[in-house]
Amino acid sequence: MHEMVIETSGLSRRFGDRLVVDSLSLQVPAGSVYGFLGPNGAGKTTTIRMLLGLLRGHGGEIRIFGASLEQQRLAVLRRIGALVEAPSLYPHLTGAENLRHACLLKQTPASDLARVLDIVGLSSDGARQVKTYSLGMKQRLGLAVALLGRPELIILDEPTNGLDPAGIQEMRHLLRDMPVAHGVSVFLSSHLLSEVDQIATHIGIIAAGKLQFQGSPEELRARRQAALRIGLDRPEIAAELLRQQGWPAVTREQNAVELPAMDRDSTVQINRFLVERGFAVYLINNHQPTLEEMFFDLTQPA
Ligand SMILES: Nc1ncnc2c1ncn2[C@@H]1O[C@H](COP(=O)(O)OP(=O)(O)OP(=O)(O)O)[C@@H](O)[C@H]1O
Repeated sequence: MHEMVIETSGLSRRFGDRLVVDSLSLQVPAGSVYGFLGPNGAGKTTTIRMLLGLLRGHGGEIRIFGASLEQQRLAVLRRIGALVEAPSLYPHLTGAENLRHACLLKQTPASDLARVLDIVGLSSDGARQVKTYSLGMKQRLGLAVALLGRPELIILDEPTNGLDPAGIQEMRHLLRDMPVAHGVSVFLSSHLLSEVDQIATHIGIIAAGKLQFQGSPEELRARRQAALRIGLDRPEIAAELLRQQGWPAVTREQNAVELPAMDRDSTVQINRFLVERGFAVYLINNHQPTLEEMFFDLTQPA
């Protein structure tokens, strides 16, 4: 198997004169669960539609399993399963009948049906009409459809959107186990870091169409730098005064100023400076940013 299941270089897409995906270079290793993260409107769905050959790029290249998507489109797409937004299911048919229908469309033998129902934990519900399914079950049936024909890669757009916590948990476990248990690499998008952090082996973070980070969750964590956080009144004014003294202060949340981590002497000096100017300093500590804060920093315009 090729080392990378998905590689894009300089992938771009415009809508009108707006560049929605901007020179994206993704690297998705075989055997990974790749979390493709970004806030709403970042360009995730547009990227996924290009990866699935549903939308043309306006520059750059997509290679899947080492082959050019443009040149070997059908051969490549046959090896991919997809779940984009809500699955299109027939509510009046049973789960198994929906899968049988999907087998016909995908030209996959119906013998694959029991296997995929089992993987997604719906074996005992296959004979029930889909309209009686919970949202989580429908989403798992959508995943079963994506798994028909034994794809080597599944691409999922926000697969946990709208699910309740139990549904999210089930989907998480299923996707996390895919590479090892079934030999399927997973590429999934989400706008919540907390949703993919626990299952992703690799993370790509996109904002305004541009890749802001790509690497393992451990690499993302390693970027965290401790900061000196000072709780006080009038933080905007305090930050401005500190900056005038050459300290790179920024305001944080309500009633807090943040600076790069400092040694003891500098901390004492800053505290004295603020207290002498009448600020009510009620807290000084070294703050370790959470992953959520890092995600926020990487995806918000400066
Ligand atoms: N067909 C289209 N025509 C014009 N603009 C579009 C079209 N599709 C998407 N866009 C715009 O492109 C930008 C990126 O949209 P996209 O759906 O790729 O983002 P996303 O990261 O998937 O966000 P979300 O999580 O909200 O779905 C948005 O500003 C969107 O309005």
